[in-house]
Formats: sequence, structure tokens, C-alpha cells
Amino acid sequence: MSTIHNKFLGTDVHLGVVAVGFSGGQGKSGVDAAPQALIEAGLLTALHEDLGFTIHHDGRVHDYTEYKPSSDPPLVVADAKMPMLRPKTVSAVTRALSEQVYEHAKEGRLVLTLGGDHSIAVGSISGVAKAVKQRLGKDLAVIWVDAHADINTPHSSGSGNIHGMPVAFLAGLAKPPKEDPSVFGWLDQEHHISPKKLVYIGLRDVDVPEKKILKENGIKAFSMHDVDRYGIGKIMDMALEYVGDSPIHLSFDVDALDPMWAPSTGTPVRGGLTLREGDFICECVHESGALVAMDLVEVNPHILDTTGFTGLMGASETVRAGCSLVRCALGESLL
Ligand SMILES: NC(=[NH2+])NCCC[C@H](N)C(=O)O
Repeated sequence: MSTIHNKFLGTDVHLGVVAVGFSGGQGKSGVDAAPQALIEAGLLTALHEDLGFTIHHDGRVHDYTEYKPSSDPPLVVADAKMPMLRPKTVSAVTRALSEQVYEHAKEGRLVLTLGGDHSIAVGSISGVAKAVKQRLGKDLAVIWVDAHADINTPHSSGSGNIHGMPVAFLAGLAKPPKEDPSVFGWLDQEHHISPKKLVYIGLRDVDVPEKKILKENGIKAFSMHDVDRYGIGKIMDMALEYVGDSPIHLSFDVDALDPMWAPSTGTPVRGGLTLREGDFICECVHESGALVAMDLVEVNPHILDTTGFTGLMGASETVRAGCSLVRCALGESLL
């Protein structure tokens, strides 16, 4: 059991888990197999047996088939470079997830969401933001650890993939498209986060329009350049100081790690965090006593290592790295 007292949770021991087998925010299959792989690698058992959590999990990996529309053509948005891909599906699935996560968070449980691609953060973060506003009267802070900023709007996106857009919708910087206002039309004020309560760590592949969005909105971002300059210790001091006295949602994309440590992911980018730097980020967030929810996303066990470092071991190494990140955020310590 961790000795750190959590400032925002009713009790420290109840963990709500939602396993999200969803890949529709991007084009590669396999990321939907991650929750099962993480669970089979013993993640939930370790959280219960080693860290002492009472786990609230329905025992399922959700594929949200019942929420998927029979037809979901690319949505052409005026003046956009690319149409939005699978817009109705991603909107419906994240809406359902938002409610699942909210049900845990409103009970004062820590919530762990296992993805899935990063579009699912629209669901997890909105559900936690709503519960935190109601339960604590506070705004949720988000620490987004990722190689990518995922803050494209449907207009700026060069791919049309919604896993590159979740932050824009959550922060209210992208609105439901007028061509189909039902797409993310369910997101209302209580689901939103403030761009001033958002901190990025690990960025190194940010699209040109995204750089503009970050600057114009004064969003705090620590790129890999900053990690190199200051070291991860100082970065975490600065990130947590910026967050102040807010409850924290940690949204961890495994592609923040260098592909040497996490090769099995859909959009790997070289020059990333070491596994220890990733674990350290999670350890520091745990020590803050302010963590109320975590996402682990973009582990794709079907993608083999193309870097040659781990060969066929790529998938199991990436799953292992993912398990380690979650355990560190939830209280595992080296001593
Ligand atoms: N969650 C991720 N892996 N996102 C990658 C996004 C890549 C690119 N910026 C895009 O918008 O398509």
C-alpha cells in the first residue's frame, strides 16, 4: 500500500477500471486488443495484490458494438484539409465511456481507463471533469504525456483521425462541426477542461497548425527539448507547480516513450522518454497526492517492433512498459 494520502478521493483504496477495446480514432487495428493484453499480463492482479486496491471492474473489455452506427461515412467539413473519419462512431463510443467513467468518479474512486486509441480520452476526461466539478467544486487539471499534442481541430487535421483531436474538443477549442452537430454535440460545459489547466510532457511531433493553437491559447507544454534541457526531475517540479491545487487526470500515451521501450504503437516517434523517465513522471504524479484518474492508451500489441531493438518481443515489451507506468502512477515505488 502506498503511504501517500490522496487529497481528493474519499478513500484511497477504491479503483474503478474501464477497459476500452476501441480503435476507431485511427486506422490501424490492434490497439483495441491492448486492454486484454494488459490484463493478461497481470496488471489488475498486481494493483489488487501488491498495491491493495479494491477493484471495481465489470470484468469486460468493452467494444461498444451496440453504440456503433450502421453507417458512418467520412464527414466533409467546410474548409478542412481532410474529412473526419468515423465521426459518429467515435462520438457515440466516447459518450458511453464518459458515462461509465463518471459513474466511478462520482463515488470518489480513482479511475483507470485502459485504451484503446487516444480518442477515448474525450470520454474518460469529460466524465472525470464532470464528477470533479460536482463532487469537489474544482476544475480538473490534465497532464498529457505524449509524443503528439492531439490538439488538431477538424479543420487543422492533416489525417482526419480523431485520435489527433481529443484535446481540442475537451478544451472547447473545436466545436461540433456544423455539417453534423451531433458529432460531439453531447459535450457540454461540465465536461470541458480549461486550456489553462493542461500541461503536456514529451512532445516531439507537433503539426504546424497545432503549434499555432498551443501558442494562441497559452498552453503549457514541455517538449523533449525541455526534458533534455532541465532533466525530468525539474520538469515534474514545474509541471506540478503549474497544476497547483487541482485534482489531476494523467493521460499517458505509450508513444511518449521512445520506440526503443515501446515499439508496438501506431504512430511511434524517435527521440522519446526512457522507460525510467516515464515511470518517474508517474511516480511524481502519485506523490503529489492529487491523482484522480489515469488513461493508458495507444499500446498496439499487433504491431511488431520495426526498430529491430526488441524484434518479436516488441508487443510484450510495450505491454510490460504500459503495466509499469500504471503501477507507478498508482503507488508502486522502488523502495
Ligand atoms: N494519439 C496519437 N497517436 N495521435 C497521433 C496524431 C498524429 C497527427 N498529429 C494527426 O493529427 O493525425
